[in-house]
Amino acid sequence: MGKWQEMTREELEKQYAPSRWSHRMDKEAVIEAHVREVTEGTRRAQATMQTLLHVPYGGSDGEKLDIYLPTDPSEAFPLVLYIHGGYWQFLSKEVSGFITPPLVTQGIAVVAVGYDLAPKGHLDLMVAQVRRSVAFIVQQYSKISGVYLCGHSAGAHLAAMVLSTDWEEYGVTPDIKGAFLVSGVYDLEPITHTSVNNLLQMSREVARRNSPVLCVTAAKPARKACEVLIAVAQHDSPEFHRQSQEYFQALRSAGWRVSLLDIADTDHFDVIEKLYQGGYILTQVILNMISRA
Ligand SMILES: N[C@@H](CC(=O)c1ccccc1NC=O)C(=O)O
Repeated sequence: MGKWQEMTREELEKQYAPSRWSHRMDKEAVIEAHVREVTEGTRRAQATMQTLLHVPYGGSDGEKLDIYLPTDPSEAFPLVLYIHGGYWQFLSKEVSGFITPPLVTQGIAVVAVGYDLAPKGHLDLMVAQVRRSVAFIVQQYSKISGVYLCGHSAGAHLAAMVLSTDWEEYGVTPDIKGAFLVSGVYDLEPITHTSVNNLLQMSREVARRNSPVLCVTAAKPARKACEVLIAVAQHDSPEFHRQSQEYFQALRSAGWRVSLLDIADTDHFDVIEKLYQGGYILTQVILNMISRA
């Protein structure tokens, strides 16, 4: 596989269309099934769980959180902040609750964060919003024993940008103990050459300053306690695999504790859908990492 700079527009378009790589279904069907799975899964989760929905973390309509509380929140508990995917233009926090059941039953709080999608949202804004949501949560809730980030696809990109935050301007330094980055993009420039950018309208400069692979900070001693898991689906495209690999190497070179996991028999969509199952390998890895910390 050549470099993205040498690909035709058509090839780039294909590399950045995750639905075209699924081995389960054709491209329309796999997206339709994904929306159905995450919607249904969220409905089921909300039917049985204690929730605080639409909690504002800022002044704009899009700046809201859905909080799923652990069953017995008597002592301090870990908190997972989930950032949904959808190429910064689809999906929402309203369909992000599907991942909560196996976590909440283990005493972990889950927060699904909303952010302004394109075209209202642009990359600088969405990155600032998710950073602010993390600052808000740790300022509001004192019973948190550690914050973990979990993001899928475009949400993994946003979670990775949270890792590179200079917290000075937020007035708080959250204790981020781990991040689970699933099928993410960490280098945005190739995307500016695809139809994904039609709504986003990122310039090369915007793409570069919002590319996690270009914003990796040296791991400070405190950060050494933070463990990063980069997961990619077996049936993600070669470009998605390259992106995960390169971000993994960049973090490792900067001294971060990071691992790369290629998840067998999954595509871009079921790699995250299956998190509603306690026995799924990725669920197990996440629960393990949280219980070890
Ligand atoms: N048009 C895209 C859709 C897509 O990438 C997507 C859809 C739902 C959830 C996540 C997605 N990808 C990245 O955020 C595709 O071809 O798959």
